[in-house]
Amino acid sequence: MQNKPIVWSIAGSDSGGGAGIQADLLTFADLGCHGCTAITANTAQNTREVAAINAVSPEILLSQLQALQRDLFPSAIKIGLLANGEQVAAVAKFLRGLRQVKKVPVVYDPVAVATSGAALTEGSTGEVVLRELLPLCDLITPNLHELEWLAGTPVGGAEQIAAAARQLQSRGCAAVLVTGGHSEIVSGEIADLLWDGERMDWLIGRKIATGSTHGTGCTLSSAIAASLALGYPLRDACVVAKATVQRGLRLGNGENIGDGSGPVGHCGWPGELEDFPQVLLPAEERAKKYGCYSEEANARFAQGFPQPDSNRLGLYPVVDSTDWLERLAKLGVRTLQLRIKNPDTGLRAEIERAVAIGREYDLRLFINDHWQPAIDCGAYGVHLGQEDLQTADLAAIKNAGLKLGISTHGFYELLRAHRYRPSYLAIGAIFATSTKDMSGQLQGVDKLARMAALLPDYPLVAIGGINLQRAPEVAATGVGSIAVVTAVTQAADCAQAVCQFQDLLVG
Ligand SMILES: Cc1ncc(COP(=O)(O)OP(=O)(O)O)c(N)n1
Ligand SMILES: Cc1nc(C(=O)O)sc1CCOP(=O)(O)O
Ligand SMILES: [Mg+2]
Repeated sequence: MQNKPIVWSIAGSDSGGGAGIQADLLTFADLGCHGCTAITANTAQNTREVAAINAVSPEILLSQLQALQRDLFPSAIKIGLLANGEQVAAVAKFLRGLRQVKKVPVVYDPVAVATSGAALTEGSTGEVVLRELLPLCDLITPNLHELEWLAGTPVGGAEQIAAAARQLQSRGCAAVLVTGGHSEIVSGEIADLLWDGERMDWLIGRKIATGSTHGTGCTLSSAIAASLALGYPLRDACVVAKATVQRGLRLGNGENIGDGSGPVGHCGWPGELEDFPQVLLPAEERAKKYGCYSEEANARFAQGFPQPDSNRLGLYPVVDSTDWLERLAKLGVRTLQLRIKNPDTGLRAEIERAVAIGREYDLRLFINDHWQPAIDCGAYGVHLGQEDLQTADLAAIKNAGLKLGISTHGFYELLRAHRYRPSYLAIGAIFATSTKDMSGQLQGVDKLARMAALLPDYPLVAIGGINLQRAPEVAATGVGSIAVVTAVTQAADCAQAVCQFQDLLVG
Protein backbone atom coordinates (compact mmCIF):
# COMPACT_ATOMS: atom_id res chain seq x y z
CA MET A 1 0.00 0.00 0.00
CA GLN A 2 1.31 3.42 -0.97
CA ASN A 3 1.15 6.10 1.75
CA LYS A 4 -1.26 8.95 1.15
CA PRO A 5 0.58 12.12 0.16
CA ILE A 6 0.49 14.81 2.85
CA VAL A 7 -0.73 18.27 1.86
CA TRP A 8 -0.70 21.30 4.13
CA SER A 9 -3.22 24.09 4.10
CA ILE A 10 -1.98 27.37 5.55
CA ALA A 11 -5.29 29.22 5.63
CA GLY A 12 -8.12 30.63 7.67
CA SER A 13 -10.86 28.69 9.39
CA ASP A 14 -14.35 29.39 8.04
CA SER A 15 -16.82 28.85 10.87
CA GLY A 16 -19.51 28.38 8.21
CA GLY A 17 -17.71 25.31 6.89
CA GLY A 18 -17.80 26.39 3.24
CA ALA A 19 -14.35 27.79 2.49
CA GLY A 20 -10.91 28.04 4.13
CA ILE A 21 -9.39 25.02 5.80
CA GLN A 22 -12.75 23.29 6.01
CA ALA A 23 -13.04 23.25 2.19
CA ASP A 24 -9.36 22.40 1.84
CA LEU A 25 -9.55 19.32 4.06
CA LEU A 26 -12.61 18.00 2.22
CA THR A 27 -10.81 18.50 -1.08
CA PHE A 28 -7.62 16.76 0.04
CA ALA A 29 -9.69 13.80 1.22
CA ASP A 30 -11.67 13.73 -2.05
CA LEU A 31 -8.45 13.42 -4.04
CA GLY A 32 -6.83 10.81 -1.81
CA CYS A 33 -4.44 13.00 0.22
CA HIS A 34 -3.99 13.52 3.95
CA GLY A 35 -4.55 17.15 4.89
CA CYS A 36 -2.79 19.08 7.68
CA THR A 37 -3.55 22.67 8.65
CA ALA A 38 -1.83 25.77 9.98
CA ILE A 39 -4.61 28.22 10.81
CA THR A 40 -3.96 31.88 10.06
CA ALA A 41 -7.25 33.34 11.25
CA ASN A 42 -10.27 32.12 13.15
CA THR A 43 -12.90 33.80 11.03
CA ALA A 44 -16.46 34.21 12.19
CA GLN A 45 -18.63 33.85 9.13
CA ASN A 46 -21.71 32.23 7.70
CA THR A 47 -23.06 32.02 4.16
CA ARG A 48 -24.11 35.69 4.31
CA GLU A 49 -21.38 37.61 6.07
CA VAL A 50 -17.83 37.78 7.37
CA ALA A 51 -18.40 39.00 10.94
CA ALA A 52 -14.76 38.87 12.11
CA ILE A 53 -11.31 37.80 10.88
CA ASN A 54 -9.43 37.18 14.18
CA ALA A 55 -5.92 36.76 12.79
CA VAL A 56 -3.57 34.62 14.92
CA SER A 57 -0.14 35.96 15.84
CA PRO A 58 2.84 35.05 13.66
CA GLU A 59 4.15 33.00 16.63
CA ILE A 60 1.00 30.85 16.83
CA LEU A 61 1.08 30.39 13.06
CA LEU A 62 4.74 29.38 13.11
CA SER A 63 4.30 26.94 16.00
CA GLN A 64 1.76 25.02 13.91
CA LEU A 65 4.08 24.94 10.88
CA GLN A 66 7.06 23.84 12.96
CA ALA A 67 5.06 21.00 14.55
CA LEU A 68 4.01 19.81 11.12
CA GLN A 69 7.56 19.98 9.80
CA ARG A 70 8.80 17.75 12.64
CA ASP A 71 6.50 14.86 11.79
CA LEU A 72 4.23 15.43 8.78
CA PHE A 73 6.49 16.71 6.00
CA PRO A 74 4.36 17.81 3.03
CA SER A 75 4.35 16.74 -0.61
CA ALA A 76 2.65 20.04 -1.48
CA ILE A 77 1.46 23.19 0.30
CA LYS A 78 -1.62 25.28 -0.34
CA ILE A 79 -1.70 28.79 1.07
CA GLY A 80 -4.97 30.66 1.42
CA LEU A 81 -5.84 33.63 3.61
CA LEU A 82 -2.86 35.48 5.08
CA ALA A 83 -4.42 38.25 7.11
CA ASN A 84 -1.59 40.77 7.33
CA GLY A 85 1.96 41.56 6.26
CA GLU A 86 3.48 40.00 9.41
CA GLN A 87 1.86 36.67 8.61
CA VAL A 88 3.05 36.84 5.00
CA ALA A 89 6.60 37.61 6.10
CA ALA A 90 6.55 34.80 8.69
CA VAL A 91 5.24 32.23 6.20
CA ALA A 92 7.75 33.34 3.56
CA LYS A 93 10.63 32.99 6.03
CA PHE A 94 9.40 29.57 7.07
CA LEU A 95 9.11 28.45 3.41
CA ARG A 96 12.63 29.64 2.65
CA GLY A 97 13.85 27.41 5.50
CA LEU A 98 11.76 24.48 4.33
CA ARG A 99 13.32 24.81 0.87
CA GLN A 100 16.73 24.13 2.38
CA VAL A 101 15.38 20.71 3.44
CA LYS A 102 13.42 19.88 0.31
CA LYS A 103 11.70 21.70 -2.55
CA VAL A 104 7.94 21.35 -2.10
CA PRO A 105 5.39 22.76 -4.58
CA VAL A 106 3.57 25.79 -3.19
CA VAL A 107 0.16 26.94 -4.49
CA TYR A 108 -1.02 30.33 -3.22
CA ASP A 109 -4.63 31.43 -3.49
CA PRO A 110 -4.24 35.13 -2.68
CA VAL A 111 -7.49 35.47 -0.75
CA ALA A 112 -8.09 39.18 -0.21
CA VAL A 113 -11.77 39.83 -0.69
CA ALA A 114 -14.68 37.53 0.22
CA THR A 115 -17.39 36.88 -2.37
CA SER A 116 -19.57 39.13 -0.20
CA GLY A 117 -17.11 41.98 -0.94
CA ALA A 118 -15.65 42.07 2.59
CA ALA A 119 -11.92 42.79 2.82
CA LEU A 120 -10.05 39.90 4.40
CA THR A 121 -6.54 41.31 4.59
CA GLU A 122 -5.01 44.43 6.06
CA GLY A 123 -4.01 47.32 3.80
CA SER A 124 -0.30 46.82 3.11
CA THR A 125 -0.39 43.02 2.78
CA GLY A 126 -0.19 43.09 -1.03
CA GLU A 127 3.26 44.69 -1.08
CA VAL A 128 4.70 42.04 1.26
CA VAL A 129 3.08 39.32 -0.83
CA LEU A 130 4.73 40.63 -3.99
CA ARG A 131 8.12 41.10 -2.38
CA GLU A 132 8.40 38.06 -0.10
CA LEU A 133 5.92 35.35 -1.01
CA LEU A 134 5.46 35.44 -4.76
CA PRO A 135 9.02 34.31 -5.58
CA LEU A 136 8.42 31.18 -3.47
CA CYS A 137 5.25 30.12 -5.27
CA ASP A 138 4.93 27.51 -8.01
CA LEU A 139 1.47 28.78 -8.82
CA ILE A 140 -0.79 31.58 -7.67
CA THR A 141 -4.52 31.43 -8.38
CA PRO A 142 -6.03 34.94 -8.21
CA ASN A 143 -9.58 35.67 -9.24
CA LEU A 144 -10.12 38.91 -11.15
CA HIS A 145 -10.39 41.04 -7.99
CA GLU A 146 -7.21 39.52 -6.58
CA LEU A 147 -5.45 39.94 -9.92
CA GLU A 148 -6.31 43.64 -9.86
CA TRP A 149 -5.20 43.85 -6.23
CA LEU A 150 -1.78 42.33 -6.93
CA ALA A 151 -1.18 43.69 -10.43
CA GLY A 152 -2.27 47.15 -9.26
CA THR A 153 -4.32 47.76 -12.38
CA PRO A 154 -7.97 47.37 -13.36
CA VAL A 155 -8.53 44.26 -15.46
CA GLY A 156 -11.27 44.11 -18.08
CA GLY A 157 -11.32 41.78 -21.08
CA ALA A 158 -9.22 38.78 -22.14
CA GLU A 159 -6.21 40.80 -23.34
CA GLN A 160 -5.97 42.73 -20.07
CA ILE A 161 -6.26 39.54 -18.05
CA ALA A 162 -3.43 38.01 -20.08
CA ALA A 163 -1.25 41.13 -19.70
CA ALA A 164 -1.81 41.27 -15.93
CA ALA A 165 -1.06 37.54 -15.60
CA ARG A 166 2.23 38.03 -17.47
CA GLN A 167 3.11 40.99 -15.29
CA LEU A 168 2.40 39.06 -12.08
CA GLN A 169 4.34 36.01 -13.22
CA SER A 170 7.31 38.23 -14.03
CA ARG A 171 7.41 39.19 -10.34
CA GLY A 172 8.83 35.76 -9.57
CA CYS A 173 6.19 33.04 -9.24
CA ALA A 174 6.52 30.12 -11.65
CA ALA A 175 2.97 30.30 -12.97
CA VAL A 176 -0.34 32.15 -12.65
CA LEU A 177 -3.84 30.70 -13.02
CA VAL A 178 -6.40 33.49 -13.22
CA THR A 179 -9.78 32.08 -12.28
CA GLY A 180 -12.74 33.30 -14.27
CA GLY A 181 -15.62 32.81 -11.85
CA HIS A 182 -16.18 36.57 -11.56
CA SER A 183 -16.50 37.32 -15.27
CA GLU A 184 -17.84 35.76 -18.42
CA ILE A 185 -15.74 36.69 -21.43
CA VAL A 186 -18.17 34.54 -23.41
CA SER A 187 -21.65 34.17 -21.97
CA GLY A 188 -22.15 30.78 -20.32
CA GLU A 189 -18.40 30.05 -20.15
CA ILE A 190 -16.18 30.22 -17.07
CA ALA A 191 -12.66 30.48 -18.44
CA ASP A 192 -9.42 30.29 -16.43
CA LEU A 193 -6.15 31.54 -17.89
CA LEU A 194 -2.92 29.66 -17.19
CA TRP A 195 0.41 31.35 -17.88
CA ASP A 196 3.74 29.75 -16.91
CA GLY A 197 6.13 32.14 -18.63
CA GLU A 198 6.18 30.02 -21.80
CA ARG A 199 2.72 28.96 -22.68
CA MET A 200 -0.73 30.48 -22.30
CA ASP A 201 -3.84 28.34 -22.03
CA TRP A 202 -7.48 29.16 -21.65
CA LEU A 203 -9.31 26.37 -19.83
CA ILE A 204 -12.99 26.76 -20.51
CA GLY A 205 -15.74 25.39 -18.29
CA ARG A 206 -19.50 25.55 -18.59
CA LYS A 207 -21.27 27.99 -16.26
CA ILE A 208 -23.53 26.21 -13.82
CA ALA A 209 -26.54 28.04 -12.46
CA THR A 210 -26.20 27.52 -8.73
CA GLY A 211 -26.20 29.61 -5.59
CA SER A 212 -23.73 27.22 -3.96
CA THR A 213 -20.41 28.73 -4.96
CA HIS A 214 -18.82 29.60 -1.61
CA GLY A 215 -15.36 28.03 -1.36
CA THR A 216 -14.74 27.45 -5.07
CA GLY A 217 -11.40 29.32 -5.00
CA CYS A 218 -10.23 27.40 -1.91
CA THR A 219 -11.34 24.10 -3.42
CA LEU A 220 -9.60 24.83 -6.72
CA SER A 221 -6.26 25.76 -5.18
CA SER A 222 -6.30 22.86 -2.71
CA ALA A 223 -7.23 20.44 -5.52
CA ILE A 224 -4.24 21.73 -7.50
CA ALA A 225 -1.96 21.25 -4.47
CA ALA A 226 -3.35 17.72 -3.93
CA SER A 227 -2.82 16.82 -7.59
CA LEU A 228 0.76 18.14 -7.47
CA ALA A 229 1.29 16.04 -4.33
CA LEU A 230 0.05 13.03 -6.29
CA GLY A 231 2.78 13.74 -8.84
CA TYR A 232 0.73 15.37 -11.59
CA PRO A 233 2.47 18.00 -13.73
CA LEU A 234 1.10 21.54 -13.38
CA ARG A 235 -1.22 21.52 -16.42
CA ASP A 236 -2.70 18.15 -15.48
CA ALA A 237 -3.15 19.35 -11.89
CA CYS A 238 -5.01 22.46 -13.11
CA VAL A 239 -7.47 20.60 -15.34
CA VAL A 240 -8.15 17.92 -12.71
CA ALA A 241 -8.71 20.65 -10.11
CA LYS A 242 -11.04 22.62 -12.37
CA ALA A 243 -13.02 19.42 -12.97
CA THR A 244 -13.17 18.81 -9.20
CA VAL A 245 -14.75 22.23 -8.67
CA GLN A 246 -17.08 21.82 -11.64
CA ARG A 247 -18.26 18.48 -10.28
CA GLY A 248 -18.89 20.12 -6.89
CA LEU A 249 -20.89 22.91 -8.55
CA ARG A 250 -22.90 20.44 -10.63
CA LEU A 251 -23.65 17.82 -7.99
CA GLY A 252 -23.58 20.05 -4.90
CA ASN A 253 -26.23 22.24 -6.45
CA GLY A 254 -29.47 22.29 -4.46
CA GLU A 255 -28.01 21.39 -1.10
CA ASN A 256 -29.54 24.55 0.35
CA ILE A 257 -27.12 25.26 3.18
CA GLY A 258 -27.59 28.70 4.78
CA ASP A 259 -29.52 31.67 3.41
CA GLY A 260 -26.62 33.19 1.47
CA SER A 261 -24.05 31.79 -0.94
CA GLY A 262 -23.96 28.10 0.04
CA PRO A 263 -20.86 25.93 -0.06
CA VAL A 264 -19.69 24.28 -3.27
CA GLY A 265 -20.15 20.48 -3.11
CA HIS A 266 -17.29 18.07 -2.42
CA CYS A 267 -18.18 15.03 -4.44
CA GLY A 268 -15.06 12.92 -4.93
CA TRP A 269 -12.71 12.36 -7.83
CA PRO A 270 -13.96 13.91 -11.09
CA GLY A 271 -14.57 10.89 -13.27
CA GLU A 272 -16.81 12.38 -15.94
CA LEU A 273 -15.66 14.22 -19.05
CA GLU A 274 -18.49 16.79 -18.78
CA ASP A 275 -16.77 18.30 -15.72
CA PHE A 276 -13.39 18.75 -17.41
CA PRO A 277 -12.57 22.05 -19.11
CA GLN A 278 -12.09 22.40 -22.82
CA VAL A 279 -8.56 23.43 -23.74
CA LEU A 280 -8.96 26.31 -26.18
CA LEU A 281 -7.00 25.91 -29.41
CA PRO A 282 -5.73 29.14 -31.00
CA ALA A 283 -6.86 27.62 -34.30
CA GLU A 284 -10.53 27.71 -33.27
CA GLU A 285 -12.71 30.64 -34.37
CA ARG A 286 -13.86 31.24 -30.80
CA ALA A 287 -10.24 31.91 -29.77
CA LYS A 288 -10.86 35.39 -31.28
CA LYS A 289 -13.01 36.17 -28.24
CA TYR A 290 -10.16 35.18 -25.92
CA GLY A 291 -7.56 37.21 -27.79
CA CYS A 292 -5.39 34.25 -28.78
CA TYR A 293 -6.63 33.42 -32.29
CA SER A 294 -4.05 32.37 -34.88
CA GLU A 295 -4.94 32.81 -38.54
CA GLU A 296 -2.06 30.54 -39.57
CA ALA A 297 -3.18 27.72 -37.25
CA ASN A 298 -6.80 28.16 -38.35
CA ALA A 299 -5.84 27.67 -42.01
CA ARG A 300 -4.47 24.19 -41.13
CA PHE A 301 -7.15 23.29 -38.59
CA ALA A 302 -9.67 20.45 -38.80
CA GLN A 303 -11.88 18.57 -36.34
CA GLY A 304 -13.87 15.36 -36.64
CA PHE A 305 -11.71 12.76 -38.35
CA PRO A 306 -13.21 9.52 -39.69
CA GLN A 307 -13.65 6.88 -37.01
CA PRO A 308 -12.08 3.45 -37.49
CA ASP A 309 -14.38 0.46 -38.07
CA SER A 310 -14.00 -0.50 -34.39
CA ASN A 311 -13.26 1.34 -31.14
CA ARG A 312 -11.08 -1.58 -30.18
CA LEU A 313 -8.02 -1.53 -32.43
CA GLY A 314 -6.42 -4.53 -30.68
CA LEU A 315 -2.70 -5.22 -30.81
CA TYR A 316 -0.96 -2.28 -32.50
CA PRO A 317 2.72 -2.90 -33.33
CA VAL A 318 4.78 0.16 -34.26
CA VAL A 319 7.62 -0.84 -36.61
CA ASP A 320 10.32 0.82 -38.68
CA SER A 321 10.23 -1.13 -41.97
CA THR A 322 7.88 -2.59 -44.53
CA ASP A 323 9.49 -5.99 -43.97
CA TRP A 324 8.16 -5.90 -40.41
CA LEU A 325 4.76 -4.72 -41.63
CA GLU A 326 4.45 -7.65 -44.01
CA ARG A 327 5.67 -10.18 -41.47
CA LEU A 328 3.13 -9.01 -38.87
CA ALA A 329 0.31 -8.72 -41.40
CA LYS A 330 0.91 -12.36 -42.29
CA LEU A 331 0.56 -13.23 -38.59
CA GLY A 332 -2.93 -11.70 -38.61
CA VAL A 333 -2.19 -8.30 -37.04
CA ARG A 334 -4.68 -5.70 -38.34
CA THR A 335 -3.54 -2.41 -36.81
CA LEU A 336 0.03 -1.32 -37.59
CA GLN A 337 2.18 1.79 -37.74
CA LEU A 338 5.18 2.57 -39.91
CA ARG A 339 7.46 4.77 -37.76
CA ILE A 340 10.58 5.87 -39.62
CA LYS A 341 12.67 8.35 -37.69
CA ASN A 342 15.66 9.98 -39.49
CA PRO A 343 14.42 9.02 -42.98
CA ASP A 344 16.70 8.85 -46.03
CA THR A 345 15.88 9.33 -49.68
CA GLY A 346 13.98 6.03 -49.77
CA LEU A 347 11.19 7.30 -47.52
CA ARG A 348 8.62 7.89 -50.25
CA ALA A 349 9.16 4.42 -51.77
CA GLU A 350 8.90 2.79 -48.33
CA ILE A 351 5.59 4.55 -47.64
CA GLU A 352 4.27 3.53 -51.08
CA ARG A 353 5.15 -0.08 -50.34
CA ALA A 354 3.59 0.15 -46.88
CA VAL A 355 0.34 1.45 -48.36
CA ALA A 356 0.32 -1.40 -50.88
CA ILE A 357 0.83 -3.96 -48.08
CA GLY A 358 -1.94 -2.23 -46.12
CA ARG A 359 -4.34 -2.64 -49.05
CA GLU A 360 -3.33 -6.26 -49.70
CA TYR A 361 -3.93 -7.33 -46.07
CA ASP A 362 -6.77 -4.89 -45.33
CA LEU A 363 -4.78 -3.21 -42.57
CA ARG A 364 -5.48 -0.19 -40.45
CA LEU A 365 -2.06 1.21 -41.33
CA PHE A 366 -0.93 4.51 -39.83
CA ILE A 367 2.13 6.42 -41.06
CA ASN A 368 3.96 8.20 -38.24
CA ASP A 369 5.02 11.86 -38.70
CA HIS A 370 5.23 11.95 -42.53
CA TRP A 371 1.72 13.16 -43.24
CA GLN A 372 2.39 14.69 -46.68
CA PRO A 373 3.75 11.50 -48.33
CA ALA A 374 1.02 9.60 -46.47
CA ILE A 375 -1.61 11.79 -48.20
CA ASP A 376 0.18 11.52 -51.55
CA CYS A 377 0.27 7.72 -51.33
CA GLY A 378 -3.37 7.40 -50.17
CA ALA A 379 -2.56 5.87 -46.78
CA TYR A 380 -5.25 4.66 -44.37
CA GLY A 381 -4.14 7.08 -41.64
CA VAL A 382 -1.40 9.12 -40.00
CA HIS A 383 -0.19 9.30 -36.42
CA LEU A 384 0.94 12.66 -35.04
CA GLY A 385 2.50 13.81 -31.77
CA GLN A 386 1.75 17.03 -29.89
CA GLU A 387 4.61 18.89 -31.58
CA ASP A 388 3.56 17.66 -35.02
CA LEU A 389 0.19 19.34 -34.46
CA GLN A 390 1.96 22.73 -34.52
CA THR A 391 2.93 22.29 -38.17
CA ALA A 392 0.85 19.55 -39.82
CA ASP A 393 -1.92 20.49 -42.25
CA LEU A 394 -4.83 18.77 -40.52
CA ALA A 395 -7.29 20.19 -43.01
CA ALA A 396 -5.37 18.51 -45.85
CA ILE A 397 -5.25 15.21 -43.93
CA LYS A 398 -8.99 15.32 -43.28
CA ASN A 399 -9.89 16.43 -46.82
CA ALA A 400 -7.89 13.52 -48.22
CA GLY A 401 -10.02 11.17 -46.08
CA LEU A 402 -7.16 9.90 -43.92
CA LYS A 403 -7.69 8.82 -40.35
CA LEU A 404 -5.72 10.56 -37.60
CA GLY A 405 -4.24 9.25 -34.35
CA ILE A 406 -2.78 11.69 -31.79
CA SER A 407 -0.28 11.00 -28.98
CA THR A 408 -1.04 12.38 -25.52
CA HIS A 409 0.79 12.34 -22.21
CA GLY A 410 -1.54 13.17 -19.34
CA PHE A 411 -4.95 14.78 -18.75
CA TYR A 412 -4.15 18.17 -20.25
CA GLU A 413 -2.84 16.79 -23.54
CA LEU A 414 -5.71 14.29 -23.69
CA LEU A 415 -8.27 17.10 -23.38
CA ARG A 416 -6.36 19.23 -25.88
CA ALA A 417 -6.07 16.43 -28.43
CA HIS A 418 -9.74 15.53 -27.92
CA ARG A 419 -10.67 18.98 -29.30
CA TYR A 420 -9.59 17.66 -32.72
CA ARG A 421 -11.87 14.59 -32.41
CA PRO A 422 -9.22 12.36 -34.00
CA SER A 423 -9.79 8.76 -35.08
CA TYR A 424 -8.06 7.56 -31.93
CA LEU A 425 -6.20 8.98 -28.94
CA ALA A 426 -2.98 7.37 -27.75
CA ILE A 427 -2.01 7.65 -24.07
CA GLY A 428 1.59 7.17 -22.98
CA ALA A 429 4.06 6.42 -21.79
CA ILE A 430 2.43 3.96 -19.42
CA PHE A 431 5.77 2.53 -18.24
CA ALA A 432 9.43 3.42 -18.75
CA THR A 433 10.63 2.37 -22.17
CA SER A 434 14.03 1.88 -23.78
CA THR A 435 12.64 2.80 -27.21
CA LYS A 436 12.36 6.53 -26.54
CA ASP A 437 13.15 8.93 -23.72
CA MET A 438 9.82 9.43 -22.01
CA SER A 439 11.14 10.40 -18.58
CA GLY A 440 8.87 12.93 -16.92
CA GLN A 441 5.91 11.70 -18.95
CA LEU A 442 5.21 8.33 -17.35
CA GLN A 443 1.54 7.79 -16.54
CA GLY A 444 1.28 4.42 -14.77
CA VAL A 445 -1.79 2.20 -14.88
CA ASP A 446 -3.87 4.05 -12.27
CA LYS A 447 -3.68 7.32 -14.14
CA LEU A 448 -4.33 5.53 -17.43
CA ALA A 449 -7.49 4.05 -15.89
CA ARG A 450 -8.65 7.52 -14.75
CA MET A 451 -8.09 8.92 -18.24
CA ALA A 452 -9.68 5.96 -20.01
CA ALA A 453 -12.77 6.31 -17.79
CA LEU A 454 -13.34 9.82 -19.21
CA LEU A 455 -13.71 8.50 -22.75
CA PRO A 456 -15.35 5.08 -22.47
CA ASP A 457 -16.69 5.14 -26.02
CA TYR A 458 -13.64 6.54 -27.79
CA PRO A 459 -10.93 4.51 -29.54
CA LEU A 460 -8.02 4.63 -27.07
CA VAL A 461 -4.51 3.22 -27.45
CA ALA A 462 -2.05 2.69 -24.57
CA ILE A 463 1.67 2.82 -25.40
CA GLY A 464 5.05 2.75 -23.68
CA GLY A 465 6.89 -0.07 -21.94
CA ILE A 466 4.01 -2.52 -22.30
CA ASN A 467 5.01 -6.17 -22.45
CA LEU A 468 3.11 -9.45 -22.12
CA GLN A 469 3.41 -9.47 -18.32
CA ARG A 470 2.04 -5.94 -17.96
CA ALA A 471 -0.55 -6.12 -20.75
CA PRO A 472 -3.39 -7.64 -18.62
CA GLU A 473 -3.47 -4.69 -16.17
CA VAL A 474 -3.32 -2.26 -19.08
CA ALA A 475 -6.18 -4.02 -20.89
CA ALA A 476 -8.20 -4.00 -17.62
CA THR A 477 -8.30 -0.16 -17.75
CA GLY A 478 -10.69 -0.45 -20.69
CA VAL A 479 -8.42 0.76 -23.51
CA GLY A 480 -9.20 -1.18 -26.67
CA SER A 481 -5.69 -1.20 -28.04
CA ILE A 482 -2.10 -1.67 -26.92
CA ALA A 483 0.73 -0.27 -29.05
CA VAL A 484 4.13 -1.91 -28.70
CA VAL A 485 7.55 -1.74 -30.26
CA THR A 486 10.01 -3.99 -28.45
CA ALA A 487 7.47 -6.45 -27.01
CA VAL A 488 7.00 -7.65 -30.59
CA THR A 489 10.18 -6.69 -32.46
CA GLN A 490 12.48 -8.09 -29.78
CA ALA A 491 10.35 -11.06 -28.73
CA ALA A 492 12.21 -14.38 -28.72
CA ASP A 493 9.26 -15.85 -30.58
CA CYS A 494 7.45 -13.05 -32.42
CA ALA A 495 4.54 -15.23 -33.66
CA GLN A 496 3.87 -16.50 -30.15
CA ALA A 497 4.01 -12.96 -28.68
CA VAL A 498 1.50 -11.74 -31.29
CA CYS A 499 -0.81 -14.67 -30.48
CA GLN A 500 -0.67 -14.00 -26.74
CA PHE A 501 -1.34 -10.28 -27.12
CA GLN A 502 -4.23 -10.98 -29.44
CA ASP A 503 -5.79 -13.52 -27.06
CA LEU A 504 -5.65 -10.90 -24.35
CA LEU A 505 -7.18 -8.13 -26.45
CA VAL A 506 -10.00 -10.16 -27.99
CA GLY A 507 -13.55 -8.94 -27.42
C1 LIG B 1 0.26 4.67 -31.12
C2 LIG B 1 1.32 5.67 -30.90
N1 LIG B 1 1.29 6.42 -29.82
C3 LIG B 1 2.26 7.34 -29.61
C4 LIG B 1 3.27 7.50 -30.51
C5 LIG B 1 4.31 8.57 -30.34
O1 LIG B 1 4.16 9.54 -31.34
P1 LIG B 1 4.97 10.91 -31.24
O2 LIG B 1 4.61 11.55 -29.94
O3 LIG B 1 4.72 11.67 -32.47
O4 LIG B 1 6.45 10.44 -31.17
P2 LIG B 1 7.27 9.67 -32.30
O5 LIG B 1 6.68 8.32 -32.46
O6 LIG B 1 7.15 10.46 -33.54
O7 LIG B 1 8.65 9.62 -31.76
C6 LIG B 1 3.27 6.68 -31.62
N2 LIG B 1 4.23 6.76 -32.55
N3 LIG B 1 2.29 5.78 -31.81
C1 LIG C 1 7.17 5.61 -29.73
C2 LIG C 1 6.64 5.80 -28.37
N1 LIG C 1 5.78 6.80 -28.06
C3 LIG C 1 5.47 6.78 -26.77
C4 LIG C 1 4.57 7.78 -26.15
O1 LIG C 1 4.30 7.65 -24.95
O2 LIG C 1 4.13 8.65 -26.86
S1 LIG C 1 6.18 5.54 -25.90
C5 LIG C 1 6.96 4.98 -27.29
C6 LIG C 1 7.85 3.80 -27.31
C7 LIG C 1 7.10 2.52 -27.21
O3 LIG C 1 8.01 1.49 -27.33
P1 LIG C 1 8.01 0.20 -26.42
O4 LIG C 1 6.75 -0.54 -26.72
O5 LIG C 1 9.23 -0.56 -26.87
O6 LIG C 1 8.12 0.64 -25.00
MG1 LIG D 1 5.72 12.02 -34.20
